[in-house]
Amino acid sequence: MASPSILELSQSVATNTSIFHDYLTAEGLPLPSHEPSIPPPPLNLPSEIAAARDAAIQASYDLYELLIGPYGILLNGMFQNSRMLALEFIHTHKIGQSLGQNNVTTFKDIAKSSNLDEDDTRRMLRLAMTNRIFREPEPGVVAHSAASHVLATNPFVAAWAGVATKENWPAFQRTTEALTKWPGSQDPLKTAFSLAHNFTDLPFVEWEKDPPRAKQFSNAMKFLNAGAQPEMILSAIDYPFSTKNKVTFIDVGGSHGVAAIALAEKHPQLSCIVQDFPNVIQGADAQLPEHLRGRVKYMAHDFWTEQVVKGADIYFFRWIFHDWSDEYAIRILRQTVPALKEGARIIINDACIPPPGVLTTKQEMDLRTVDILMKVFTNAKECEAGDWHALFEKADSRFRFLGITTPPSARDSIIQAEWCPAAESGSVIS
Ligand SMILES: C[S@@+](CC[C@H](N)C(=O)[O-])C[C@H]1O[C@@H](n2cnc3c(N)ncnc32)[C@H](O)[C@@H]1O
Repeated sequence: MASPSILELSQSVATNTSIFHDYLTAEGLPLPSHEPSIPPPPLNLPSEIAAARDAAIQASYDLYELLIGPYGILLNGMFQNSRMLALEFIHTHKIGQSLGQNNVTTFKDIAKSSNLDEDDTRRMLRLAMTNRIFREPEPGVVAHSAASHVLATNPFVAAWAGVATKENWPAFQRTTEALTKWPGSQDPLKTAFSLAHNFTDLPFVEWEKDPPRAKQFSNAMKFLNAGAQPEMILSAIDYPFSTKNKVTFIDVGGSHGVAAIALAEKHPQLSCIVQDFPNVIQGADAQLPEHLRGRVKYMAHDFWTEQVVKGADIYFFRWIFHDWSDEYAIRILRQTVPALKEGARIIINDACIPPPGVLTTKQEMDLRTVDILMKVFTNAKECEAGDWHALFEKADSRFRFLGITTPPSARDSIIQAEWCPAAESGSVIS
């Protein structure tokens, strides 16, 4: 099929943007803006409006790439890299953190308070401004944009910027070297991440020895969680909650228990235990809403060791398996097996990459970036449907694979299997 022409793409941008615009106007919501005082559109849009917005993003993205042409596409690599550099500079010097939404400062004052050269500061911030991070309302004066304001005031966004620029970015630069040195390795230590950070142990173990770094990662996860709309994904769990008086739910590697909390809010019969490293769960209890205390509990548990909570109804893993290569993901499942009662569920919340061309280029680029980030991190990957089937089959033939559900326009899927100890070999029903 021929690709759409630039005129068709521009019409798609116009049509779909109009749908999004008209919805916001009809609802009395502000139009998207770089002004820090104007709230961004809500995340929970009706599905047809979200689809129109996504179509406008995709068409404008495709149009842009046709307009800049092949040389522009190649050169873009360098220009996009410079955005990471500017973000790292701002994050390192905490620029803008004492600046209010309507206040202004100057390049001179920023440089002085951060012990930087004024000209260097001006040049770096003017680079960031081309990416809508800060703005210069008059020469020499610096004010917040919507993006710089959120970076300066939301500690979870700042933590994400720390992980992106200080943890991941240096590792990307060692990736070709790692892939050349250890082709196809499943070993989570033979990675670009260990090369870049001189790690001799797993990243999570290294961070556990360095509490501010562990905290930065768990806070970054909270930010990513906020954009991931966990309630929408979790609603795809096909489990007869309402027919049971009590359901025990173990959120393995659950961090602060975003998923457990969302599900406990929805299902009063749910009793949850969130397991993670001691440093990660420290203080999480105190942040629980009062009405969930007693129903959501935290427990230090290392998933490389045998699961200690026996006989639960559901063992849940959100964004866990994509951190590990097959060999290690199988080890996690096998450490769970001794705890499983007949009919127990393994429920995984992770991505399931469709074949090339099913998603829009922009959606596919986002997923494939995370896929490679997982390779860089621990030699792991984002799985395709067949990989999920195979994982359970290889881990233990007594798992019965129940299938994969992906809610419309969701980035993640729900992957489920059931424990059937009497089965000779697990059967696949979808
Ligand atoms: C990508 S995060 C996902 C966190 C959480 N499930 C969520 O959805 O936000 C991976 C989590 O696995 C935890 N983790 C890593 N290794 C672990 C281990 N050996 N035992 C328990 N938790 C571990 C990390 O501390 C981190 O919280």
